[in-house]
Amino acid sequence: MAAIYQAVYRRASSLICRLHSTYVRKMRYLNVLKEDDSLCRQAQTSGTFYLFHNLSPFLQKVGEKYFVPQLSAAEIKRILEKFKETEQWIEKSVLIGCSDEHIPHFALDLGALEKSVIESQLKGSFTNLQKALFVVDGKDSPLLASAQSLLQWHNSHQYCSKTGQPTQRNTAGSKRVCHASGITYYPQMSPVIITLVSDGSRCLLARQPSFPQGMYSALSGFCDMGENVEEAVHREVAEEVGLEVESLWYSASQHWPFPSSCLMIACHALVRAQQAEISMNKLELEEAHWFGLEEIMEGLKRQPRSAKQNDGSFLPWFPPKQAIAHQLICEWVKQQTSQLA
Ligand SMILES: NC(=O)c1ccc[n+]([C@@H]2O[C@H](COP(=O)([O-])OP(=O)(O)OC[C@H]3O[C@@H](n4cnc5c(N)ncnc54)[C@H](O)[C@@H]3O)[C@@H](O)[C@H]2O)c1
Ligand SMILES: [Mg+2]
Repeated sequence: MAAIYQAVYRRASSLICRLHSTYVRKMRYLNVLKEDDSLCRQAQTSGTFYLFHNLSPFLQKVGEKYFVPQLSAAEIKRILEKFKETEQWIEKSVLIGCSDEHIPHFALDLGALEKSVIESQLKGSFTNLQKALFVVDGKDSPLLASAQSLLQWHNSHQYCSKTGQPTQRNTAGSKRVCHASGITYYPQMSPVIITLVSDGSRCLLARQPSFPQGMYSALSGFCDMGENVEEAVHREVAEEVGLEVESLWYSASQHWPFPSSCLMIACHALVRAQQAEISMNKLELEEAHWFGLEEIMEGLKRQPRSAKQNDGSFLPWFPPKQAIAHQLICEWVKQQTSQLA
């Protein structure tokens, strides 16, 4: 039966090849792998693997640069042999993408095996995700973030929340099913709005007590059940700084893996300059200020280390370029400078 499916799939994909762009073919291929367990199992044998250890990605350092190595199935088998483990471990991997040439990419967490043995065999180290995202090449960070989120979701959804029975995953790891209740669970993300509020000439940045010292960011908050993006922006701005948003517009979005899988929806918002007095919610924020264009441009140049002053206090600095808050701040600067020109 599987052979017939595969022949049909090959026939269909050769037709698709002639009709569609590389991107469309890639997406269609990934979609087939998610639906077809036997094809996905076969793909694991020719795929590449990103390694994790208790959700920390494996990195290699060459000179000053960090790389995220992709291992072949044969290399994974060699590691497993060292631990006298079988290649069945590979079935624990989750599908995270594929190359333009349809080489599938998987993520595999070897958390149950001794970390130092793997690190010395592969000459690298498992690195905390928060650090990894800021040292690897920009194109690798979204991949690491989504791979880790998917692995984390599987870790915490081993049981059905209705029956308490174990759930079974499909080969790609794109869903889990409880056979007792028939419920299918899909990986979840929480929508979060992040808003850069402006009064026309200044922008509002705030600090949560958990932020590193001196760092200010745009206002953020989880969407409530049933809320749309516009309502969430209005509510969060009102809740956190006591201001009423007049107008808002969407900028971009980003997957953010902290605390666990958020879809950050970034917007700009305008409040009236005559009604811009901040009334900060002390339960959520420890500081909130209006910043002028010059202060923002100075802050963008500062690194956490250069922000520290002799008396131990910190000058304001802003999230690094990997965070969507940084993009919002840069867009605001661009818009302000174009108004001045
Ligand atoms: N990438 C970026 O640029 C960037 C910048 C700022 C914040 N963030 C992320 O946005 C997230 C949310 O921002 P926030 O902390 O201001 O949110 P918030 O203002 O909604 O406050 C967080 C509180 O909301 C409650 N909450 C409601 N729904 C929740 C859910 N689904 N998951 C967890 N807590 C929930 C909890 O009590 C939590 O303590 C943060 O986790 C942070 O990592 C990302
Ligand atoms: Mg908040």
